[in-house]
Amino acid sequence: MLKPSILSSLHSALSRSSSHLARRSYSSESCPERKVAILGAAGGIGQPLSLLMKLNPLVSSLSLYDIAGTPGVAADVSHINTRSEVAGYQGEEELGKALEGSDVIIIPAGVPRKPGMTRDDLFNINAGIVKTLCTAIAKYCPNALVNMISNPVNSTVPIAAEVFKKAGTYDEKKLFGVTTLDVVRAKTFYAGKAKVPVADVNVPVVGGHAGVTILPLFSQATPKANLGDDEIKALTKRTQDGGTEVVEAKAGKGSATLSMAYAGALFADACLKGLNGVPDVVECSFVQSSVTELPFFASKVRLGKNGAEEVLGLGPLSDYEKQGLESLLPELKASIEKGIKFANQ
Ligand SMILES: NC(=O)C1=CN([C@@H]2O[C@H](COP(=O)(O)OP(=O)(O)OC[C@H]3O[C@@H](n4cnc5c(N)ncnc54)[C@H](O)[C@@H]3O)[C@@H](O)[C@H]2O)C=CC1
Ligand SMILES: O=C([O-])CC(=O)C(=O)O
Repeated sequence: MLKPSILSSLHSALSRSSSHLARRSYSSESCPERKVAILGAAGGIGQPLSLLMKLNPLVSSLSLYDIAGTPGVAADVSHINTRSEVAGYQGEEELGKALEGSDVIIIPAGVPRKPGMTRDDLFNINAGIVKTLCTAIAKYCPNALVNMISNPVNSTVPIAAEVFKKAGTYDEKKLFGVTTLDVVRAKTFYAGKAKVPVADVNVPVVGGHAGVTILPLFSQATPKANLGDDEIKALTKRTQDGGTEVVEAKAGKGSATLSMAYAGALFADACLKGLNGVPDVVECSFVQSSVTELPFFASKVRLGKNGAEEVLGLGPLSDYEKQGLESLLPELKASIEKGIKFANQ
């Protein structure tokens, strides 16, 4: 059983925003009603993510959708004595109800990798799932912020954008590929190597979300540490291969679910804070971008009342990072184009 102290620190990690608002005299205006929908809520990521979003005091309504299994997850999570009302929806005929009125939609629906697979090997199944879900989003909640977790993120985000464009609902400020797990990993691995407290660490991660397209910028990591070139290379490689490390350790039983649920909950919390007008909310995300010549790219994004208010530039890069940036562009370009082509077939 979790000790009360562990539970309370978990709770407070997710509720920093509300305590922050509370200090500034919490009015109903600063903590509005917010509906969050999770699509794929009964899955490996979906279940712990549902739990973490139930702990988030910024959520007033939690909508759990999957093709199967959601009544059980919803009944279970709904007994937790926190703010949000929970409803479970199962099967495509209930998708509209699950989505209606949502402020933030989180999508961890789709198949995960097995050892030996790349994220792109998931394209054939997940592209169709994402297309169907985004078609429904365009119809039932076109103004919601969409947090795309389903892989390959480098292609599923462009697919979503094309679906929304066709429906006439596309707003580039509202579509996010969730790359937070890359940041979470980079922070953890850097703290271990640099021997600094992990809670103080910041590391931007840019590019995309697959192999070499994941580019952690350790030259900008804080607190500063005197790491050698070989150490930076090893940290970069470990961050790029973080997903594969988990896939191999799980040996056929899927990919990262618990760390991903944590990362997804952090990013959704940042989106909610932005919507609620909390200033200076900045997270890395894979978004429509003019930072490079590619139409989508992950970098730091300022979140606000309309979603991505500002896509921030890369800042100064080391020579090693400049090289990494050059070499990731062709793969990322191909993945983006594959998604666009699929959506327009
Ligand atoms: N962006 C990131 O950093 C990460 C992304 N992922 C990706 O997240 C996805 C989900 O991973 P897991 O939760 O481990 O897989 P899982 O197989 O455990 O769960 C997926 C869930 O999606 C549901 N689903 C399938 N088709 C659906 C549809 N049409 N509508 C709604 N739900 C549907 C399934 O019923 C299942 O409950 C995978 O594509 C995986 O690669 C995983 C880890 C990190
Ligand atoms: O590696 C995978 O397939 C899942 C994923 O995206 C990650 O853990 O970063």
